[in-house]
Parts: sequence; C-alpha cells; structure tokens
Amino acid sequence: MEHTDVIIIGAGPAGLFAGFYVGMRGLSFRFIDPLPEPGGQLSALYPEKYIYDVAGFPKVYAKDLVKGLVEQVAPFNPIYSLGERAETLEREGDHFKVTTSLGNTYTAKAVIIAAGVGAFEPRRLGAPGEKELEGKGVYYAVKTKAEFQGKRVLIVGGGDSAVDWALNLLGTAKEITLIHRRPQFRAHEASVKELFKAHEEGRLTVLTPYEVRRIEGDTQVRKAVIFHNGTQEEKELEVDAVLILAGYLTKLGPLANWGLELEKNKIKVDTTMATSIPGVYACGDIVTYPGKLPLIVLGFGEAAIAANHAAAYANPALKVNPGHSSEKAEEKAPA
Ligand SMILES: Cc1cc2nc3c(=O)[nH]c(=O)nc-3n(C[C@H](O)[C@H](O)[C@H](O)COP(=O)(O)OP(=O)(O)OC[C@H]3O[C@@H](n4cnc5c(N)ncnc54)[C@H](O)[C@@H]3O)c2cc1C
Repeated sequence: MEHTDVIIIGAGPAGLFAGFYVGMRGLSFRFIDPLPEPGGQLSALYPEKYIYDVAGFPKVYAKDLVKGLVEQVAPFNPIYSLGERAETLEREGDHFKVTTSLGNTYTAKAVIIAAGVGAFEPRRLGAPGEKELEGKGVYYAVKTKAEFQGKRVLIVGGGDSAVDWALNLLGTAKEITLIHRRPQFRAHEASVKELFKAHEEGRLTVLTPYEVRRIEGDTQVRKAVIFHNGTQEEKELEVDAVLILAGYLTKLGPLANWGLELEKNKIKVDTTMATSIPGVYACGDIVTYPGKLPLIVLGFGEAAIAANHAAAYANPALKVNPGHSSEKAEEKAPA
C-alpha cells in the first residue's frame, strides 16, 4: 500500500493545479487518472485548439497550457498513477483508501476529487472492424496533425469537431472525406459554410446522409465501406485512417457510489470546496455550487481553495492561507 499526504483523483487542469498548491504546502501527493497522460479534456479532446479565456494568456494552445501546468507542479515531485481509474474511496481510521482499476491500493490523509466530467469515453459507432482496428488507423481524437500527414482520411460526424478537423486537416491529409448521417450539420454556421466551399472547390468531399457499414484492414486500416442511409447504396473508400468524431459519452462512473452528496451528477461543495465527506474536497467541472461555471479559470481558483483546505486537513499544523507565492520564490525577476 502506498501512502501520500493527499490523493488527487483526476489530472486535468484543476487536478494539476491543485497538485501544485498541495506541493507548495510541503505535502506529498499522487495523481490518479485513467488517461495515459495528464491534461484531462485538454489533452484528450482538443490539444491543438486555442483557448482564449485563461487569464494572462491572450491565446494558448490547450497542449501548451497542460505543458505549463505539468512543468509548474514538477518541482514538487508528483507521483503519477496514470492508466488507472479510482474505483473505490473508503475511510479507514485516520486515512482514506482508494483502490483502482489496476487493483492498486493507495492511501492518504485527504483526497481531492478533480474528475471533470467523470469518466469520459468516445462514442463508438459499433461498426464491424472498428474495435479491431482501433490504434491501427481508427481514431477518436486528433492528438497531432502529423499523424494524418499524407493520409487518405474518412471523418465521421456532424458537429464542430468533425467539421473543424475536416478543415484543419486540409493541407496535411492527402484526401479528406467527411460523412454525416444527416444532411444538416450541428457545427457553427460559418464553419459549415467554409466546409461546403471547400467541397465545391474539390479540396475535400462531403457526403450525407451516409454512415459507416464496416471498416476493413489488417495491421492497419485499408478500406471503409459507407452507405447512404436512405437508399442503402454502398460506396467503398480506400482510406488509411478513419477519424470518428461522434461525440463523447460521459458517466459519473464509480464516483456515484462513494456516498458523496450529489446534485444532477455533480459533487456538491461548500465555499471551502469541501464535499459531504470530511477530508474529501473537490474542484473543477465535477463540482456544483450556486453560480458555478464549467470553465478552466474557475477550476484553477477552486483548485487553490480545495488544495489549501485539504492541506490543512491533512496536516492540522498548517494554516489554510498559503501566503503569497512571490514571497516564497527564491528567484528574482530579471531587472
Ligand atoms: C472542445 C472543448 C473546448 C473547450 N474550450 C474551453 C475554453 O476555451 N475555455 C474554458 O475555460 N474551457 C473550455 N472547455 C472546458 C474545459 O476543458 C473544462 O472546463 C476543463 O477541462 C475542466 O477541467 P477539470 O480538471 O475539472 O476536468 P477534466 O479536464 O475533465 O479532467 C478530469 C480528469 O479526471 C479523470 N477522471 C475521471 N474519472 C476518474 C476516476 N474515477 N479516477 C481517476 N481519474 C478520473 C479524467 O480522465 C480526466 O483526465 C472546453 C472543453 C471542450 C470539450
């Protein structure tokens, strides 16, 4: 059993920043997250999109914000338990015990839940070949545009992600076909206009109302068979990649059974970010309180509150107020 002062469930922006503050207070901490890398929604869903509403950054790539958060917390020696999901949370005497999907058990004096929208996973189509070829050309997100360099790509979806990526991959992918099961798109009007302009100019192909019948390949995707969902007429497309952007399913997951007071699938917190279980704090998209907005900047503020209260809970010798970081810094700004 591995012990730290604090366990942080979720390594999205709120969790990472909570870790920074716990570290500033001189306490040890562990992040647990089922995703393979830190950053939460920013890494998994939109690493190469600009964010315009983080204070102090007129615009910042989601992946660069995550890089900065990881760098900021690094001096405090965080332990990352990635690729595992927190399954149970129990109190045992004066500490909490968390077990994970890998069967590991971790203990801590206080817990911060920063689990965002809960366990989120891409909406799969359920088409034959899709599961077998996942990781071999079937994608549910764009991590880097370079993955699609020179490839023939089939994009599936009708929302902002599908339309934005069809346009964004122009100039990177060799060929782009976008299919959607309805004639109408749910994306921003301006983007849809741009999409059809690109279609008319022959820079990409849009087909509606089309769906995927099956995906074929061996060590990698070779072909997709699509069909018109009115006439059932099939088309075979020779493609190297199928990018499925049909949205995400979010579930509260195991958290729902931890005995926390919830409201509409969110964890209720008070003004100290305390949950209904003493010693368990929460921050970010997972929390609700009057006036809550699901924004990164609010998550940062909540993380600072949750972390400092959790630190004082884990070590009652600590005051809640951390003081000013500028007074602790050893480095002086250049003259
Ligand atoms: C396309 C898109 C664009 C956006 N643009 C903006 C924007 O411009 N500005 C803005 O402010 N916000 C934006 N957002 C919203 C923003 O991304 C979220 O508010 C933010 O990610 C919330 O951070 P978080 O740390 O609370 O949660 P998340 O980023 O969701 O991270 C939570 C982490 O917890 C993990 N987790 C879940 N369950 C468990 C469990 N049981 N055990 C362990 N780990 C668990 C998840 O795997 C995840 O990594 C956007 C969102 C999307 C999808």
